[in-house]
Amino acid sequence: MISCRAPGKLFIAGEYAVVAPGHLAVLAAVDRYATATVTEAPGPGITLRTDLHGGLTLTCTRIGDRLSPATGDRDPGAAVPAAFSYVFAVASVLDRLCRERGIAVRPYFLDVTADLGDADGRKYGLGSSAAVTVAAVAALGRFHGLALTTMDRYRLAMLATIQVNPRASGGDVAASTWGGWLVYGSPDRGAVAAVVEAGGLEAALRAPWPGLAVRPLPAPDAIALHVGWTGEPASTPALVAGLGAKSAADHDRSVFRTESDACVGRLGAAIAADDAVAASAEIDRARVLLQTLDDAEGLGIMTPRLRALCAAGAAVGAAAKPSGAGGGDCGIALLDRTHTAAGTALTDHWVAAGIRPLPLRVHPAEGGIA
Ligand SMILES: Nc1ncnc2c1ncn2[C@@H]1O[C@H](COP(=O)(O)OP(=O)(O)OP(=O)(O)O)[C@@H](O)[C@H]1O
Ligand SMILES: C[C@@](O)(CCOP(=O)(O)O)CC(=O)O
Repeated sequence: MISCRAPGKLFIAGEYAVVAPGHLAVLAAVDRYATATVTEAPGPGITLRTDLHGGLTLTCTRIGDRLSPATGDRDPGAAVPAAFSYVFAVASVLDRLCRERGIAVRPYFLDVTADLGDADGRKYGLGSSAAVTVAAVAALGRFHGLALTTMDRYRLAMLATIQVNPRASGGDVAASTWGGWLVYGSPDRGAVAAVVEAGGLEAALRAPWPGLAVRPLPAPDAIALHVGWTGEPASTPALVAGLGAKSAADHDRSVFRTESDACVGRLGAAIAADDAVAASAEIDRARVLLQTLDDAEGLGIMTPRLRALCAAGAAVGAAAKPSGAGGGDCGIALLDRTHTAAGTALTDHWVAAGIRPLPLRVHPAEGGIA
């Protein structure tokens, strides 16, 4: 039996800009996890199991050289249920890599669980899809004896992710893979998909990925990171789909991206220097940039709850912003770690505003996989 876990993530800054290849975000991994467990199966085939919706199973079959869900003997090739979209994509990608390497795929059960939402299964926005994907790649990679490097695991998880959501920046995949704090530049997903199409997965593991940058940051001591949940689950693909849907006559998206990259660059430097004051100033700038984008494009990033989360931060001297796509999910606030009274006041303000403080810590950089 092989079991691997991968942490969830928080976007710290750079959301939306990082969707464009080569643009940047800062992320941190958090100590809530997805776990993938592989066991050799006695019978033929591949069986996927998830704890979502009280527990679901999907058996898979091969049609030609493609993996396909088999919902029943008479219905091979059915659509992949949403609960399995990421895990199935991982199984398909690793199936193909084994084929390319001439490795016979032994039958297996792959069980996936995650503690990245609340007890009722509502998402917090802590990147359950990426954590599940990264954990499943690690577990299946070990099961098949593929000797994957950390970068290989990121790339395979990213290739599985873009099968499900081609616009995903993969910042969450990087945070789940490397752990800790990092600056991330997104790869050109179209170029990467073209390399796979032309030369297969092995070629995509070796080729340069234009735009991809992963720069781990030292964990800051002076900065306290607070996380609040709005209680409103949000759909990232739906929010990102709004980007560019409206005419950008009075708003230049390339200016937004340039300013966001500059903010992320300064934030990365402030975190590396353990400078809570400078880091907080960049969080305030990142919030204003997101607000300007939201006003121009009408995405719905800033909900009333997220506004309240940010206002509570301002009231106690903390720099606060939505984390991720917004529209709900969670927000963050940065404080000087020595300002413990402000931290307590922030928690009180959040609770009064209907925001649930989440007691999260940053999962340290250690390759991200335990
Ligand atoms: N426990 C799990 N087992 C299998 N798949 C899971 C599990 N948890 C999440 N997933 C996959 O991730 C999908 C949810 O992805 P979604 O992007 O909505 O959430 P998220 O990654 O937690 O949110 P965000 O991107 O806002 O951080 C599910 O539909 C499923 O495909
Ligand atoms: C809006 C975006 O930049 C961040 C989405 O973050 P989240 O998945 O909502 O936490 C999208 C992306 O990076 O793929």
